[in-house]
Amino acid sequence: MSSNRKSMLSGPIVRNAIKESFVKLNPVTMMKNPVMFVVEVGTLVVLLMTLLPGYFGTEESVGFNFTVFVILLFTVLFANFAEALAEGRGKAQADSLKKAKKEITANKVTGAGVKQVPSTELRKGDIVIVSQGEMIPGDGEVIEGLASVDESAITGESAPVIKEAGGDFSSVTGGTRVVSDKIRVRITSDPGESFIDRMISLVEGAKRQKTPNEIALNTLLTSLTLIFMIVVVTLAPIARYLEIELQIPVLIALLVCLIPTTIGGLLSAIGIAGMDRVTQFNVLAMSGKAVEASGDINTMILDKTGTITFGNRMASEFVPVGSADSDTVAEWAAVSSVKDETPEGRSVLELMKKQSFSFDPTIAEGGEFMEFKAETRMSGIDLKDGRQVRKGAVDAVKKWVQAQGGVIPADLEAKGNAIASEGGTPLAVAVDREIVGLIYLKDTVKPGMKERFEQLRKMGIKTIMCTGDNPLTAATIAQEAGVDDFIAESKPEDKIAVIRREQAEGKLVAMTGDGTNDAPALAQADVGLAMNSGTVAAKEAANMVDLDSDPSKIIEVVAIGKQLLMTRGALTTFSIANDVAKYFAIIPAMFTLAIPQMEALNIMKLGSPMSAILSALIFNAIIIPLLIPLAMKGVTYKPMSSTQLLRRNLFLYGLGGVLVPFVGIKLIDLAVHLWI
Ligand SMILES: Nc1ncnc2c1ncn2[C@@H]1O[C@H](COP(=O)(O)OP(=O)(O)OP(=O)(O)O)[C@@H](O)[C@H]1O
Ligand SMILES: [K+]
Ligand SMILES: [Mg+2]
Repeated sequence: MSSNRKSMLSGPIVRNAIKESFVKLNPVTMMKNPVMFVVEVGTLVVLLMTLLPGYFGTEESVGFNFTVFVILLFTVLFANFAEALAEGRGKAQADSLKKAKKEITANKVTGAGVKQVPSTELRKGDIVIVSQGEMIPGDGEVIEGLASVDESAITGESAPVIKEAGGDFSSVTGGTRVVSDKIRVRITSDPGESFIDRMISLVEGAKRQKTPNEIALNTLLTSLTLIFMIVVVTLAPIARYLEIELQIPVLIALLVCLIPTTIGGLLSAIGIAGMDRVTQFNVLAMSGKAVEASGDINTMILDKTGTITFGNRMASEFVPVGSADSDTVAEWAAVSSVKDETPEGRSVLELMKKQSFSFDPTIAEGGEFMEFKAETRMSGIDLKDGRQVRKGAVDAVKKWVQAQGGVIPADLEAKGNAIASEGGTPLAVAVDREIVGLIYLKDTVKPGMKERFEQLRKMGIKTIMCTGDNPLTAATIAQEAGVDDFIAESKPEDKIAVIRREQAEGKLVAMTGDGTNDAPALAQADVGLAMNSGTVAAKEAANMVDLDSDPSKIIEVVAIGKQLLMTRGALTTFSIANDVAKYFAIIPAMFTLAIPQMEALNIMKLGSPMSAILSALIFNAIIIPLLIPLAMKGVTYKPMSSTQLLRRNLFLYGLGGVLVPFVGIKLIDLAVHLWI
């Protein structure tokens, strides 16, 4: 799917969009867009007057009326084309996803053994077995075993990922393939509700609903249209009173020029394209509302490890404390890590080998392993001879040792702080009541983070780093990365507390997460971005899923959301400013038509009243396709505060919106005047 993402506007998409422009002329569809619906009705009226000149007494102006009809028809078609083009890319993506959703045979576990059933018969709670080479028949959670899975059908990423029972990497997606080994999976979705199904309906736009912002803008545009209709309709009797005869097609042309057709024609394309930009970025947004909310974010909560830093925290040194020596630290660090599958745990054993320390692995045999938990911030083992070995966050291990009546070595704090103040994470190693030393875990801040936080600050977004790490390490990394605030020694539930606190101050909050314990916070946040590698619970709670599982992407998602809001604002300003300018071209022309002495009003020095009206109308039509690229790509985005943005947009698109039509209409008039 990633390959056809690149070819954004291929021939078939354009051809299909042209066809759709005509299909969308159906008045039932058009009515959803009141501004363009008014144009369509006007088009029909002018068509009737062209076809039945005898009936309407318009024999003299058949040629003019026909021209007006053609221009109006194209105005509607151009608007339809913009929408169809924006929808096209999603439809193409949906087609390639549907290919991944073929019917698969599943090995379902039943009371009487394993039975082969079509994947469409699987229900929530069913258990299936998937072996090497087979497709996973539905979304689910690995309940037994470990396998590497090729998820390229969904993520576009070809390197297989490891899925295993328990922990944060247990969720699997239907339509992906097991490349090695065998897993037992509990199905978590009913037919038609799977992740691929949701993806298809999202990119297809089948479930696209107008966002609250769009609805508000649409109401404004509809009100403007109504006001101008009243203005134009009352013009007729006034003119008659003044004994000026105004032709109906001229009044319709005037109306169409005055109502906000540019933004009315591009509005839905802007929304679809904004959502599409998020999808191109390999992020699935569950709704347009989520994308827009990300444009309004005030506060961003970020993890330290893996988001701000690379997260492959590696043991780089064994530091003895008290009376212990390096060999002792290395030995107990290793014993506590023999079964610790976290990157930190494995790196301890690697460092041991690299620095040629040795330990007797038989000590650990028969022991009871304590896996790492964010709640305890420790891992370790209870040996069969009764000794307990722990490693973990310094304050956690300290408390554990003190609870048994142990004494804390005098040099522990200074040595731990030395590591932390370099941005490293010290892990204390203890055997029963004695702390023997520290493991220095090194992690580095990702390059470019400082610049990105600088940009966020310019946008007026506050960043808060949350970490389970100690305050000193947290402070060092926070300083190095340039975040605004940090919370150290935070447990998973602290995240939700921060979010609530910020929201209580009226702020919109974004966060990322992947674990089951992140789920409540993801649901609480206004924008919750879950990692595709994460648990089913996290993905269901979030309103966005990152298929590449890169937590730092939240920064770009916010930028895309902002760009969407900006594009809509800019084009609305441009559109309304445009209409004001057209007013100056068309009103004088209209009255000059009836009272030639009013020629003095023709400040634009347009060729003739007829050419003035046609030029304004042509400009009004072609500005729509001319702005399609901008609507689809979004306006160039520079990080700045909302007030600065507003000022810049008013200047650029407001002033530009007034000036461009003067130049455009004048140029078109020169051409039209030659022609008629
Ligand atoms: N495998 C491990 N064994 C023992 N202790 C560990 C292990 N991994 C991490 N720790 C300790 O537990 C603390 C909390 O870890 P946790 O993963 O919850 O948060 P973190 O990775 O430090 O921060 P973040 O929230 O940014 O991911 C760590 O700072 C470290 O001191
Ligand atoms: K208009
Ligand atoms: Mg962590």
